[in-house]
Amino acid sequence: MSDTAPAISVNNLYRYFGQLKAVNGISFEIPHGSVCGFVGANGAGKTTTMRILASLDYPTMGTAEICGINVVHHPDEVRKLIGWMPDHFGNYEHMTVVEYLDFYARAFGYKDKERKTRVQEVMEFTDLVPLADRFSNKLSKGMTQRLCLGRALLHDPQVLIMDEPAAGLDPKARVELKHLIRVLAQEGKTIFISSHILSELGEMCDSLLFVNGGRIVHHGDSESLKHGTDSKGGMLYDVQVIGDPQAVSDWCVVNPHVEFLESRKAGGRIRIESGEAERAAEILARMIKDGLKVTEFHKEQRNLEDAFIDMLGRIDRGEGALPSAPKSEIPAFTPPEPSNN
Ligand SMILES: Nc1ncnc2c1ncn2[C@@H]1O[C@H](COP(=O)(O)OP(=O)(O)OP(=O)(O)O)[C@@H](O)[C@H]1O
Repeated sequence: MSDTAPAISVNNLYRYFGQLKAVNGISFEIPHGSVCGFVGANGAGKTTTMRILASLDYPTMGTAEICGINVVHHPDEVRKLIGWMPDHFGNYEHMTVVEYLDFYARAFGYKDKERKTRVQEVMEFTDLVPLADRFSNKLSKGMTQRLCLGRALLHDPQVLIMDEPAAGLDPKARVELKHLIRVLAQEGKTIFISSHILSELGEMCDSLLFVNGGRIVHHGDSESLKHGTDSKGGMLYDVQVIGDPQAVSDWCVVNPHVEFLESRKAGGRIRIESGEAERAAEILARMIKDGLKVTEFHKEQRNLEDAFIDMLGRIDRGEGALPSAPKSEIPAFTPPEPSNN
């Protein structure tokens, strides 16, 4: 394991199922101790990527590493470092919550008192103590997800990979899950989490990774996405004034570095040609100097759903920046011999 390597590192990763390009040449890194949201439409390639990271599937080409360890060459080492929370998981009949966790703690190699302590700690963290004697296949969706998280945490992994953990949860259960994820992040774990609920991901993630058609279309923090620049680097602002709103558009017509886009109730939506704060400050200062009674001047706020849809639209129109085109021929990948470590 390398101390300097990122917690997760994916380099030019491909996974084809016959002709279907489920993962089509993606690269990204996630630093230690950060929470990264993995976002994309159904079929975008999220689960496939996560399964490769969890050493459950082989890439067609490219590399994936956890803390510098190659997931294909050293799956056993990787499994010690990761906690994997799949979108669906198998359960057993006639096994209580405590028996279920005890079973997995044995599989992780915990013995005797240490095993009991570990199971108890995990049950306390995931609030499963009151459910200890309930049958594990008779739990609600929210309880089941907590059990699945508990199972993933038994060996105290550094990196958590969570595939749609909030799917099907009611608002209360989602809040509880979000709280647990926050605590785990504060403990310094690296968390890679996929979800369709963008607004929630935005709140808890340090960065967001958008995938579409097996390719990365954005990797950045959610704030920059909400205030995203347009395809030419311009920034959109909402301006409101006292008096005639037409004054904003008249002013924009005769001033450089700014363009009037559309009227709004007390002013309008403008585009400043650069995203730099100095430029915006200079425009605002000139507006005031020229006598506009500005009451509001702020970057346009978009919600993450709108930003994502907007980004996909730009890519469809050929305006978005995408990584280089996929290779037309992908060499066949031969899985390695199982490692002994
Ligand atoms: N084992 C498989 N065999 C054939 N095709 C597969 C296999 N696994 C996934 N696919 C296909 O690969 C594509 C990507 O699937 P994947 O499950 O990774 O998407 P996803 O982004 O996780 O979608 P969702 O949000 O619906 O879970 C889909 O078209 C899917 O049908």
